Amino acid sequence: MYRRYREIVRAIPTSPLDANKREGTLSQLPVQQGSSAITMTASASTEDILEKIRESVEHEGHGDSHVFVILGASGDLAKKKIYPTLWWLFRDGLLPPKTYFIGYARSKLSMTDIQKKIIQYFKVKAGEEEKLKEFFKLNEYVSGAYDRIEGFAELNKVLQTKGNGNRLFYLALPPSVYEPVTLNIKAVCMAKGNHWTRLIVEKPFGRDLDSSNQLSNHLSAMFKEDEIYRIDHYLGKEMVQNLMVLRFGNRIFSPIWNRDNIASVVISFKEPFGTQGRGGYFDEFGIIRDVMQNHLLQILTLVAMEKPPSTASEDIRNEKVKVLKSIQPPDFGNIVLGQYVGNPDGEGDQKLGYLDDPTVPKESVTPTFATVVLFVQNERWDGVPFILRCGKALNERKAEVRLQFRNVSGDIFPQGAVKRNELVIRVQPDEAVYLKMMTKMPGMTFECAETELDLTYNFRYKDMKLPDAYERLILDVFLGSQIHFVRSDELHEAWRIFTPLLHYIEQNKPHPISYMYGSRGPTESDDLMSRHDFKYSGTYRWVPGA
Ligand SMILES: NC(=O)C1=CN([C@@H]2O[C@H](COP(=O)(O)OP(=O)(O)OC[C@H]3O[C@@H](n4cnc5c(N)ncnc54)[C@H](OP(=O)(O)O)[C@@H]3O)[C@@H](O)[C@H]2O)C=CC1
Ligand SMILES: O=C1O[C@H](COP(=O)(O)O)[C@@H](O)[C@H](O)[C@H]1O
Repeated sequence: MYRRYREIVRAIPTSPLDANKREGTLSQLPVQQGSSAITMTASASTEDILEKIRESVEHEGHGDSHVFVILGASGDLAKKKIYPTLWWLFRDGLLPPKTYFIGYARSKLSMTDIQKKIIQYFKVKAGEEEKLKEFFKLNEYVSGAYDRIEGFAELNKVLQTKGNGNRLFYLALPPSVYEPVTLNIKAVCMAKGNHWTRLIVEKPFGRDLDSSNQLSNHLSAMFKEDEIYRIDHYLGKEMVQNLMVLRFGNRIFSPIWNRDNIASVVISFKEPFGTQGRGGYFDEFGIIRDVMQNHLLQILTLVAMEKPPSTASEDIRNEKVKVLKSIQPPDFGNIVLGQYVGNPDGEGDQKLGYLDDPTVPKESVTPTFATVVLFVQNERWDGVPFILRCGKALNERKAEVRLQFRNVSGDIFPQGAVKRNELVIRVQPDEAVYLKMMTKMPGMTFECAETELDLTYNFRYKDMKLPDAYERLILDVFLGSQIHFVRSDELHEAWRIFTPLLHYIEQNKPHPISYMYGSRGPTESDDLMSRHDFKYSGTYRWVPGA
């Protein structure tokens, strides 16, 4: 039944590296749809964790159990992401044998009630009905308060019925209850003996440097860093993980990846929908906390970091922290904030602006769009603007990294004929890497033409199913790999960089620039980018599939 899991575990190579450096991740495994053959492409894993898992797999039926507890089981995240992810992992045989699932929340519900809420997100295919029944047999639900130990004692009773084993707690909860919940877990729900307990924490990890430090101090007083998995789901995305390989697996890129060659780096996140009734939640945070301080900054660290000594999580995270330490809080002159307004000519929701959302305070000045320029003050990047740009209710869904190269020196072609090279890593949708470049226009001419070297994943990897970010990350937690999770000092630095700006916005309430739902955002953002050496010519044309 768990053949694929066994194959994966066995396929992880025993690396010749020092055992301490061995750290692998299931997220590095290409999972091929419709095939049980799984090949391991990347590095190894912490040997003793793997050894334990191997043992438990070998002695299926006698080995340790794993219990995955979803705290906040009645909520949105649990419904849309966590339960479906667990089902996909179970369905594909990627979980260890004897894995059980327990939902916990305040609502007085039965597992049947939960099942009714979540099933629509499972994408169950014909022929999977039996497997689905099997999955639900392994599920239970416990109702209890977050701030009362009695509920957790009850939870622990159910945990004990699953035998001795490892325990994973996913906090799919508002951060306001993280403290009581973790206290209660620590008090009565920890795994016993030499079994491990792992805590998966969702953002927001605080609101600013102080509140984040408070949460970190609270957690670190009770849990070791290797028990805490802070999820930033962008770190589970294929193309974000690809940055390491692109950068450090290609001789052609390393010599040019620096201030001598790169004029600017633009990291963008665009969504074509607004807050859609979630504005009440969003309004407390704003787009900088929602996307920029975490997802975009994490991407920046992977673009900017030096080559780590190995692919071990501590080596990588040490390099990421160094990058963050080299970034000063942004200059307030290098910022554009926007808020969307309804488009009278748009359709449906597009007619509604942010302030029309009934859950948003009428006078809100919370930004739904932001462009911020950061500088990494080190030898490699001194003076190169890293432009982070994100917004809701824009013209398209897109997340990408764009490195724009400097002008060709001593240009011999007619003025303006040669455009800057760009390397674009498109995170989503339609994952791609393309290098915009100049070639001779084919034929009886000597004109320069803009074209591209194009790696479009859908063409190159036709039968490959790219796992969802949560699938990779949850598997990584089972395997004990923290490569794609945020360490507490990374978090500290991220908040250090953004807290002055966030406090400035809260205290001074600068009026965000209005932009139309469905537009590219405020044109002031383009002006800011252009002042920071991002040159848009508007002449490039892509011919898809050519
Ligand atoms: N393999 C593939 O799938 C490939 C796809 N393509 C597609 O081709 C199309 C064009 O390619 P692309 O590289 O984006 O090239 P463009 O030159 O069209 O766009 C380059 C960048 O300029 C920005 N921009 C657009 N308009 C302006 C403006 N008025 N002022 C300032 N900046 C602006 C865009 O930002 P913004 O996001 O705000 O619009 C984008 O970041 C895209 O749809 C791309 O996805 C291209 C190559 C390969
Ligand atoms: O963390 C968040 O991310 C989502 C976007 O995630 P994606 O994987 O769909 O790109 C965003 O909608 C949400 O506001 C934010 O909190």
